Amino acid sequence: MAKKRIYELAKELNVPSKKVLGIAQSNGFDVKNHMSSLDESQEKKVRGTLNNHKMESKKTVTKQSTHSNTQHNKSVNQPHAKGKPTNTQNSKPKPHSDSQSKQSHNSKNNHSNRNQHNAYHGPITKVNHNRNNNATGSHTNTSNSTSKPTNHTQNKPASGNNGKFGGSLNRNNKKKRRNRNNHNNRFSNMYSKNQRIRQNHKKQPTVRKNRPLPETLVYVDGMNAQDLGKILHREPAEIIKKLFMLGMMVNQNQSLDKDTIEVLAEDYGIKSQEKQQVNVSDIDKFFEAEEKNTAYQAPRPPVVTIMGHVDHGKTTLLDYLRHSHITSGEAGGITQAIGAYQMKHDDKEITFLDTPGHAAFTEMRARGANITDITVLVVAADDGVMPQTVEAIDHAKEAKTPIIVAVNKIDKPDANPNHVKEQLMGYGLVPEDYGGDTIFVDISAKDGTNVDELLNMILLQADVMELKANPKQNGAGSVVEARLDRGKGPVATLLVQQGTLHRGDPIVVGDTFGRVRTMTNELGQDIENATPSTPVEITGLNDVPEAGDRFVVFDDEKTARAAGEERAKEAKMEERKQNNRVTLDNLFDSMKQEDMKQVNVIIKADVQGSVEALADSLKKINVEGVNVNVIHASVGAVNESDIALAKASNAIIIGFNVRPTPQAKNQAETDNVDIRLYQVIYNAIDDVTAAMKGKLDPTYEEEVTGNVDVRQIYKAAAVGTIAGGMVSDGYITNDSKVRLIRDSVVKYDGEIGSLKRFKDDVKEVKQGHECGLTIENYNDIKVGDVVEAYHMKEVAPK
Ligand SMILES: Nc1nc2c(ncn2[C@@H]2O[C@H](COP(=O)(O)OP(=O)(O)OP(=O)(O)O)[C@@H](O)[C@H]2O)c(=O)[nH]1
Repeated sequence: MAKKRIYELAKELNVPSKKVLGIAQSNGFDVKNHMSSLDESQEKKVRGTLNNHKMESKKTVTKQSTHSNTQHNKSVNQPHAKGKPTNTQNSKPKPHSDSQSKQSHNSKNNHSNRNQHNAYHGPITKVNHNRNNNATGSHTNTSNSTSKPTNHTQNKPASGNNGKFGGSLNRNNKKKRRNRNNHNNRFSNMYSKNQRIRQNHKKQPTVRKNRPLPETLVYVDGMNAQDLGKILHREPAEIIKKLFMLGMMVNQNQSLDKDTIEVLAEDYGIKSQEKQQVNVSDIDKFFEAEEKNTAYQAPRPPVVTIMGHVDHGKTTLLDYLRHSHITSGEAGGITQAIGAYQMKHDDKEITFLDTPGHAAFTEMRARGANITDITVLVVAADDGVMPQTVEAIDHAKEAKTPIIVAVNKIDKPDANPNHVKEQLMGYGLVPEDYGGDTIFVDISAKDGTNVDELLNMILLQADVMELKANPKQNGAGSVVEARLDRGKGPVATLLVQQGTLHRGDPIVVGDTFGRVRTMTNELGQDIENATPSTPVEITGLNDVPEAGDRFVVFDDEKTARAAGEERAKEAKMEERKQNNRVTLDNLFDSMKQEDMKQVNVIIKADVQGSVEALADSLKKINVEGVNVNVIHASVGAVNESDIALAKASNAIIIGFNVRPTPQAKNQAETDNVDIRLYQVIYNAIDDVTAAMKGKLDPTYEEEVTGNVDVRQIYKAAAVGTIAGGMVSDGYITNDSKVRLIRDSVVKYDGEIGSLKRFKDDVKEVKQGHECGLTIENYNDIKVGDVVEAYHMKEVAPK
């Protein structure tokens, strides 16, 4: 029989996935989340345990049903009695929660998710019963972890942690706080944890003895007898005794090594398996898991980015849309610029990203956030295709997003939309009426002419793409922009891409974490839930994330914090590590290691002729089956956008008769992007070819080692001018290259002739010591000059 996923079994058994997960974990199976699989025997075991649960809870339910139902219905009306969204589709409301489901039907759509969480009240009720019934199996311990915060636990006595991240409180304090935080999920969460701790405590002695051993002991190296006792359902004393009989004297808190644990398992007659620790910080994995969870798919609005050349009308178009098509139809339009907004057309929503430029678009992509579904390319009909138009096309193509062309400013007398079409055909954007498949719409962003038609086309394209996501799972998505607000702290605009984000959710965003404290839309309205493709602005993070960072909702704040902190640590380590971007210096090794088939190159040159000549020649290079892929080639200086594209595509930039802008230079240094500048085309081709063959000559960098202040001059007929001076910093050697500097101006650049201390030739003179020196073939040295010593150092390939 095939393996079954946790959520599939849960669905089949009509219980929450978390319950099944809890039981599986308490049995020692190596399962991580609802996507994990169970084999046949594991499934059988889970089913068995679940049946036992049912039998037991039935007994208790009959005893106490009246009491619990009253409590339960009360909790439903608590505004913050919400649980996590994970797999709510799998959890059906229990029979007793009739009032809940009614309420859920009656409430507005955007509350439906919250009401679904009430489905968890089933297991929670059971928890309460179990508390009063110590005979219940200890696995309720884990299954209770499914019980999400609910306020109906408020009337229960408290003990244990004080909420957010642990620590203890005395009973009175807790009571006070409980009253204050009536609606505080966090508190309720802690509360159910307390319950678990207490239950565990009470139940242990009776339960463990009666429970069978797991089939396999799934352990972590370094566990102690107590930990193993929990997994094996045996008293630690029994384990200690067993180990003693095996010749090992240990106490119950002592860490045991792998061998000891395996011997112990063998002695119990069961298998053993070391548990692979889940790296909670790898949020990409969580993101992918949420992305791949296709258990339930609902259509989602398209996410659109508008790109184009400066002044071609991007802002005018966005402004027009903002004022004419805002979602709520409220007067006043968008009140806050949050970097993204949703609008409605024909009762369908479209999300627009307010990206500040191509570089930002690609920068986000470089960070792993491919959030744009459709690119609208704005081209002014009176200006035609311009450099940034081409840049936008290349960026969109690299991101593999379909392009819709909006030919703008058709109201202008000199508008020539047909010319734009013809020009764009040269870039592979062929209009439908010319036999291609690119949608072109002639618009006037200023007057609003044909803007509705453009929106129709966007929706049409979205229909073709069948954009879908699962709103019934933990929220996951990307950061559109983020900033630090003086009053609110870190504020981030998030685009939900999967699941539903709720106010109160514990969340990891990039390398930071927190809890969604407030959530507002582009109209500044507070919202409770955000479904896929919805942009929202949130507060509650402990630091400011970066645009393009991913976010994932975790089931509990503790794990979110752990993941966030781990990621922050990893990010720092990463920063320190050499960036492994492809450069001409490491090209050969990269080709070998990464099994590269193509070397990505961006070409910038002073004139179109050079661009083409260089591109053609580079494309012809073929070294051992690897060739050059020119991803962007245009006229002009190397700009930030080129760096972003190079970073995103791991490309090398080749500049011919052009320089990088200062910003681009800085950015390239930060991002470790290799820019090579040439004045002769053949040199560029030779270098790339040599690099691909691993035969690029090493490059050298100058390193200044020290300075000598000249204080006296001696003239000697045989050797010329001798400068006497003091090494003011660093050192000078008898094979240094030297520069003579007078009034900050380099007078001469050459080599040292001789270096002496007193009368003796020396190899090196250090800072604070006097020396005498001559400069080869140069005698014009004066008192007050500075001799700068340097040497050429071979630069390690990047
Ligand atoms: N006649 C006419 N003018 C337009 C139209 N769209 C934009 N403009 C004008 O063109 C100029 C530039 O428009 P913007 O919307 O600022 O262009 P942009 O692409 O956002 O420019 P940047 O933000 O600088 O990249 C403004 O003066 C607009 O009023 C149009 O459809 N018709």
